[in-house]
Amino acid sequence: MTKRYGAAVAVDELSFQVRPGQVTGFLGPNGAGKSTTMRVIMGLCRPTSGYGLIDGRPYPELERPLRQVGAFLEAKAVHPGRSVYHHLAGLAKSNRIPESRVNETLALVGLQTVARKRAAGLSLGMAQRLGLAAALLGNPPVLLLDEPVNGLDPEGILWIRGLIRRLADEGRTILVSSHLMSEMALTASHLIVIGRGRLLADTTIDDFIARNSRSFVRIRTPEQERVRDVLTAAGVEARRGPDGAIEVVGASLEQVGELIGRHHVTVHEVSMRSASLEEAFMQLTADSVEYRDDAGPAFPAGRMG
Ligand SMILES: Nc1ncnc2c1ncn2[C@@H]1O[C@H](COP(=O)(O)OP(=O)(O)OP(=O)(O)O)[C@@H](O)[C@H]1O
Repeated sequence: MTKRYGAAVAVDELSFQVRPGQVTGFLGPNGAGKSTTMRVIMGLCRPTSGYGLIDGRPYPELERPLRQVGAFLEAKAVHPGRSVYHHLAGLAKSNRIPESRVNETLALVGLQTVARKRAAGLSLGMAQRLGLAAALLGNPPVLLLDEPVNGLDPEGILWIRGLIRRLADEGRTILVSSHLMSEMALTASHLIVIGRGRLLADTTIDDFIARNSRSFVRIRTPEQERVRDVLTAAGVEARRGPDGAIEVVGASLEQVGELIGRHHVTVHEVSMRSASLEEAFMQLTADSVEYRDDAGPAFPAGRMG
């Protein structure tokens, strides 16, 4: 699939497949093209070239769309004066879904108590749940969820993670987008990573973790300059961590400890750490982030000897 807006390329020859029975995380920084891809799949905008198919067919050809695919894409256009119940009942009616499904779905997303409330009076979290209810109304085997945790409180986030996993365990095909690796690590078992509309990775979460978890030695010291000089003189690569601590890659904890001891410098901490998945994701997508802080490390990595 390719989607251009004038000269700008939102989705660039992107190709991937989402399989049933697992949660596939659709990960990419802001503006990477996740929403556009989902909108094309849902027939909400036309691709410049290529296609998005659901169960082998383009969206407009689906006979009973709401029963075949449910989508949660941004805040739904809900009539503000209509009640939660009537919003769903209207959708059910126009899609020939039995009205009994409305209460079932309200129970599924925990909105029974506000069924009579007008949509305009809903909190952000409740509006999110209503959007999800609309996606689940037709009990579809395929679900596309665009940043579903956005706007939810911690309890709501836990709830939705559980719901998504349960829906996948039932054998559904689930594509969930996020710009947070940490969120994906908790829900998805497969990952599609994109940046600037291009595919960067199509892999299992386990494989992504195995390939991207790097360890380093972390040093906290009041003698930054001296420690840096000692490391550089020994040909050890060092960089500045996000909190100002020194991070050493390519040397063991023992090597670093001995170097420090030999030169009698004061340290407050020398410990082994693993880079977070979030960092691995940021590194993978670094070249595809449009406006990144390109200040680089506070001091250059030294390599001598
Ligand atoms: N209707 C449009 N007209 C012009 N450009 C658009 C339009 N919709 C999206 N874009 C551009 O396409 C690119 C991809 O946007 P998209 O919303 O798909 O990304 P995203 O990965 O979903 O990001 P976010 O997490 O910020 O929503 C962006 O550069 C965006 O500005």
